[in-house]
Amino acid sequence: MPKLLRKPEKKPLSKGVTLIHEVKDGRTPLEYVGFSIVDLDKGAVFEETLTNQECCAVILTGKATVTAGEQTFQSLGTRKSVFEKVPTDSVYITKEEKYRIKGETDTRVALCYAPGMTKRPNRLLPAKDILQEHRGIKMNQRSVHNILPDSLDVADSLLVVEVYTESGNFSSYPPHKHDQDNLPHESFLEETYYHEQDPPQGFVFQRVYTDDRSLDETMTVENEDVVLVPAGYHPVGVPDGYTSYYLNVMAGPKRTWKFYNDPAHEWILDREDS
Ligand SMILES: O=C[C@H](O)[C@@H](O)[C@H](O)CC(=O)O
Repeated sequence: MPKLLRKPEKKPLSKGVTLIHEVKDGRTPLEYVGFSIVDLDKGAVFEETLTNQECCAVILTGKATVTAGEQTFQSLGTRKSVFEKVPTDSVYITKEEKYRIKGETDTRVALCYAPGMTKRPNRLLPAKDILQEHRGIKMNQRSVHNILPDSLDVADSLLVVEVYTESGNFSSYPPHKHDQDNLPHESFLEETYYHEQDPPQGFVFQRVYTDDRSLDETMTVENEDVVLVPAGYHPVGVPDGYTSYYLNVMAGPKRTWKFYNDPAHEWILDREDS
């Protein structure tokens, strides 16, 4: 098993609460980013008290009510499948906060963690406010929902984005990296990818590699897999016939997304659309 690939598990946490992924504490080479996927049956409750981390709870599918501190955000969520391709609701939860999530329906929630340095207001990030964008040309096209971009001064460290890549296209391409704390040229951000494919028997190819090839893993990534990106370029290729979804969590010493393209492949940006 490639060391950067994590397969889904089904670990019961409590009645109606199942842990699908838990990438944090001793189970990861990452120092800034933590990531979990939790499934809630209708009526089930997941609760946690954060310590020195902030959290963005993304209602991936289904509907849920999130209570964070004194605030309650009722009936969040906009889709039964991520492949409805509509933005969803999320909640930013500050460090040292107790929060609970109750499934109003069967629900899948992504819990995105990063270092929290200051007490900030908990905040709903509603689907209606999500900045959507289309990137790329030719076979490099993808659509992006910016859930928690660096332009939104809501968090200390967290950046969260979801990306759709259609059949036969590449994303996170031309290959780029953000593994040097060298602003204004490049920022250092660790990253996780939570992948889904439609139809679900699909797979994508993801390579994670560094300039010196000291890290160079090419992975076959299946539905619900997670890929860790501690460093290096990290392009994704989607076979014909399938649609790729992934949710990215990024964090590092500075909350700025400034990537650096692999010079060997940057020329593709100079092509004319046709
Ligand atoms: O660094 C960010 C991640 O690699 C993706 O979110 C990537 O930017 C998606 C894309 O632009 O293709």
